Amino acid sequence: MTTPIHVMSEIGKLKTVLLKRPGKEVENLTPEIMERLLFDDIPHLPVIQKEHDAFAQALIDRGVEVLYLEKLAAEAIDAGKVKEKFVDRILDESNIETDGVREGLKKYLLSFDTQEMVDAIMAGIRKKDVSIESHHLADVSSEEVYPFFMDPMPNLYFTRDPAAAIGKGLTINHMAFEARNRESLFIEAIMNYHPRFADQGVEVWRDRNHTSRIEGGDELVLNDKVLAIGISQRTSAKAIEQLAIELFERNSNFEKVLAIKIPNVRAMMHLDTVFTMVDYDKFTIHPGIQKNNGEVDTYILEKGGEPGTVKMTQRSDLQEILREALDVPKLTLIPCGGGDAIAAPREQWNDGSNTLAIAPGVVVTYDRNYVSNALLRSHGVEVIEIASSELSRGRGGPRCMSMPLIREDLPK
Ligand SMILES: NC(=[NH2+])NCCC[C@H](N)C(=O)O
Repeated sequence: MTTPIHVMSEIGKLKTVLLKRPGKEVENLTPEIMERLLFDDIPHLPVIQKEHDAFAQALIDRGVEVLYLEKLAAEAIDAGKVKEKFVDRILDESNIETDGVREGLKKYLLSFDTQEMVDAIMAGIRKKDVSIESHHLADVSSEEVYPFFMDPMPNLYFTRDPAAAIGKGLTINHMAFEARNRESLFIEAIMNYHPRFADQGVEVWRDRNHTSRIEGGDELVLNDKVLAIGISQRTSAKAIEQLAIELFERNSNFEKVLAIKIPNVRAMMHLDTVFTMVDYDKFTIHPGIQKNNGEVDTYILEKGGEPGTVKMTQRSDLQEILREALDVPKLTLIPCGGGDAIAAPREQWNDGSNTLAIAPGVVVTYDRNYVSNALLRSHGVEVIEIASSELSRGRGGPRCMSMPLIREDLPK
C-alpha cells in the first residue's frame, strides 16, 4: 500500500489523518459575523487549542500519523514555488473590492514567509494591518465599519469538508457557502505541489471547478464498493450523480452510491452529523432523520447502460439497504441520545452521532455526549472521549475535525 491516499472504508484502522489546529481565525469572530461564518458562538482560543491538541494526541497514542493542513499547505507552496500564484488565486475568491486594495493586500501577504502567510490568510486580514497606497476614492473609502479585507476561515479545523478521500483518490470540493469555499484551495495546492502527493497517482475524482456543491461531511466510504452520500444542505443531488458517474466510469473500485436524503436544516447540515459508521455492522443514527418505521429516502445509484448515465432505484428501508450493501447478517442502528425526546436532539446538536472510527468498533467522541457514549459502550464499542467545551462551538465533532488519508484495508 504505497499510494499517499488509501481509504476503502469508514472503519479500517486509521494510519494517517489530516487535521488543522484551530488558530487566530476562531477568535476573529464577532456576534455580527459569526452566523454568516457558520459559528454559533466564539471559542476561547487557548482552550480550543488545548482540546484540539488532546484530540491529536489521542490519535497519536493509537499509532495514527497526524498531518497538519496549515503545514502541508506552506510546504506545498514552497515546493511548487507558487507563492504569488497562490496569493492571486485566493485573492480572486476573496471579494476584494478594488485594484488598489488588491495590490496592497498582495504586497502585504508576499512580505511574510510562506508559513506566516498561510496562517495570516487563514486567520483573516484586518483592514488596519494593510496600508493601501492609492489616490482613488474607492480604495480609501471602503466600508469602514467592516473590519476585514479578507474574512477569517474559522471552519478550517473541520478538515473533513473541503475535500474527501475516496479509495486512492479524493474529491476537492466546491463548497456550499462562500464562508467556506476558499478552504479547498489549500487542499488543491497540496495535491498539486506537495511532494508527498503530487504525481504520486492520487486520483482527483472531482475538482473544485464546478458549480454544484458537495462537502466531505456528506461523503462516507462504507466499503470498497459502496459509498453513502448525503443529499443535504451542503451537497446537491446533481453533484452526487456527477461524482457517481466519474467513479463508475474511471478506474475506481466503487460500484454503488447510496444517496441518502436528510433534512435541509442547520443542525443536520451533513450526513455525518446524523449518521456515522462505528463497526462492521453498526452505525450511530439521529432518530430525527427517520420517518415512521425508521424510513429514510434513499436512492441507489449504479452504472447505467449508456455512458454518462446511472441506473437508479428508490427505496426507504435504510437499515436493510445497509445490511445488504455491507453483506452482514444483522445491522444495528444505535440512536443518538438513546432516542430520548431531550437527550437525542441535545446530544445531536453537539455532534453525538458524529463519531470518528479509528478501527472497527473503536471510536473517538465528545465527552459531553454521555448518553450516546454509554449506549455505544453497551453495544460493545470502545469509546475514546475527548474534551469538547470549545471544539463543539463550531458545530462539528471528531469525524468533521479529521480527514483520513490512509486506512488499513479490512480483512476480506
Ligand atoms: N462534517 C461536518 N459535519 N462538519 C461540520 C462543519 C461545521 C461548520 N461550522 C459548518 O457549518 O460548515
